[in-house]
Amino acid sequence: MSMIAAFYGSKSILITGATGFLGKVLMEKLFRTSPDLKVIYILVRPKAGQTLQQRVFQILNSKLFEKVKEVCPKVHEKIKPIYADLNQKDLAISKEDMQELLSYTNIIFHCAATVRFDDPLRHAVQLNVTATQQLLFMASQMPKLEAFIHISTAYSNCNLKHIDEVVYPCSVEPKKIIESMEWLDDAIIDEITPKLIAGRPNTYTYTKALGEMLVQQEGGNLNVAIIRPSIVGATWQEPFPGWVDNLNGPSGLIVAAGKGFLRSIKATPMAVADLVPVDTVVNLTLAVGWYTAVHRPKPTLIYHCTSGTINPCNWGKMGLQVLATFEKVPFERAFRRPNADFTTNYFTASCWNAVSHRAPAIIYDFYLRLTGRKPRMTKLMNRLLRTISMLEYFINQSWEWSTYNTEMLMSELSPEDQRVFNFDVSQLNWLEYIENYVMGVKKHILKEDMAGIPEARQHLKRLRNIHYLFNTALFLIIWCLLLARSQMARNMWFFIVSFCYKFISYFRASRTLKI
Ligand SMILES: CCCCCCCCCCCCCCCCCCCC(=O)SCCNC(=O)CCNC(=O)[C@H](O)C(C)(C)COP(=O)(O)OP(=O)(O)OC[C@H]1O[C@@H](n2cnc3c(N)ncnc32)[C@H](O)[C@@H]1OP(=O)(O)O
Ligand SMILES: NC(=O)C1=CN([C@@H]2O[C@H](COP(=O)(O)OP(=O)(O)OC[C@H]3O[C@@H](n4cnc5c(N)ncnc54)[C@H](OP(=O)(O)O)[C@@H]3O)[C@@H](O)[C@H]2O)C=CC1
Repeated sequence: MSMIAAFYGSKSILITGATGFLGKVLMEKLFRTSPDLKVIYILVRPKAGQTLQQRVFQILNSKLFEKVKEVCPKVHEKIKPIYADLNQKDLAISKEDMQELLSYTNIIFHCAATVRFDDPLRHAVQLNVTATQQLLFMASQMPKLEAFIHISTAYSNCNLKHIDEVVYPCSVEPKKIIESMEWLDDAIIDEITPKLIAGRPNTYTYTKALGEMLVQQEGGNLNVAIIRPSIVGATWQEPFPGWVDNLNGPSGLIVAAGKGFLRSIKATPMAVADLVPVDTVVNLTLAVGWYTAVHRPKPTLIYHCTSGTINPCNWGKMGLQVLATFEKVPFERAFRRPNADFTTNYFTASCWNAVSHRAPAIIYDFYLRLTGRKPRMTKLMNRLLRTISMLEYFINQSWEWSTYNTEMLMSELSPEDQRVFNFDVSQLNWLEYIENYVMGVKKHILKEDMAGIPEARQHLKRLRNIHYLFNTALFLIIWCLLLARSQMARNMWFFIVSFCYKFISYFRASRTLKI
């Protein structure tokens, strides 16, 4: 019997960010392995015209939860959505709800965050720092609380090359940053942001670092642990391989590459692609929750959930495998045939962007205009290139994360728990994982059916023919222009034509002689 599963069996659990990528997989695993748990409270806000109940209904009726409904048929009754907005003071939780949460919560998993790289500092601080502070304050009033698990990111200290499982201080105290956000105006915040984030590429990584500091400073009397996953990707094994439902991290690039929008990228092929499957992160999170509650380690432990030091894969290998999978399972209605040119040179990357990305978009928009339709490709391409420029920082360098605490935790688990809550990435077969990831993107994000593969192949063949035709036409046009304008080009042309003529005559003559 799994000790971890039994531990959660009698608990009331509070999850923030349960509607997000990681949160959904966390809930799924909890219900599947501990179907007797008391309740999972989730802090949710209404979104896109959907009420809380509609959002929960949609999650529970998704493919991800199919197995859960078999082992825990009363899952609808065990999940309690609580109205909350992490952007608001006191998280906008009603008094009654707050009372219930304070009275019954045993474990908190704090996953909610803004993961956008371009968020203004004020917004990123509100979500990743202030909301964390408010949640810690709530936690301090929970008599039954056994553990508070905070999800951070391995990139919170990406200004360093080697990162240990410790909290590194930022130059300004998080509480001072929170205070200053109350009186500074937006223009001044924008001005000081580059100085504050110093060495980091965006407000996301900086505010996650501030969040960690706060958890360490204010979680003093609580049982707190921090988990730092690197780049979280599709599921490896559970509940089935290849589940993914958003475009963050590599998923967006896989879509863009498979659809033929993205054909080259400024990336270092030998740099480590530190990806971790989302089910691995969830297994580690649940094991940390159990260990923190039962063993109450002091001081606060930080756990790196990374793959690079244990089972490294690099971006070059990943790109090739992604491309190989497109051959097997092409995406439908591609704009161009998939390709993956990696370059580390800024100038080459700019040339590829002009030739491979911007020019085809302009030509396609011209075609749309000619056929009376609204042009859209240039706009889409500009957005894609902007996204890529934000990801470039992460795909052109390598980091090294130590994993002593994560290894220690592994050794503390029973063989059964090591199997049920497996977070050992040394067992991961990258080629198989990437193939399943790409197929998952096709199925669960693009909602494409495998039955459409023959048609997708035909479409790619048509694109190849158009490509050859286009290149031939372009060559001929350039050649004719050259012939018209340059004596040297004309000389070369006569030389080539006469050489071919002589060659054919010689070939014919030698055949006649043989006969
Ligand atoms: C050449 C061949 C390549 C072969 C493939 C090989 C794979 C290489 C993979 C490399 C991946 C590297 C990833 C590194 C990530 C490091 C992560 C650090 C770890 C973390 O802790 S952070 C968690 C991850 N967070 C993110 O990934 C967030 C990134 N996204 C953003 O910050 C914003 O979305 C962004 C990029 C600023 C865009 O903002 P905005 O312009 O306002 O637009 P929207 O968000 O509304 O989206 C617009 C449009 O773009 C689509 N979209 C969103 N994200 C991506 C993406 N990552 N890639 C591609 N497309 C994306 C989105 O769906 C929208 O589409 P519409 O059609 O709806 O308009
Ligand atoms: N994805 C990755 O590659 C990595 C993620 N992480 C960390 O993992 C955690 C989970 O990330 P992930 O699941 O990928 O992110 P998602 O963007 O998928 O999910 C974010 C969650 O936070 C919630 N949230 C955001 N703003 C608010 C708000 N104002 N009020 C209430 N809820 C809000 C979202 O709710 P809603 O659905 O309403 O928007 C959603 O449930 C984060 O802490 C992130 O920093 C760490 C490393 C890598």
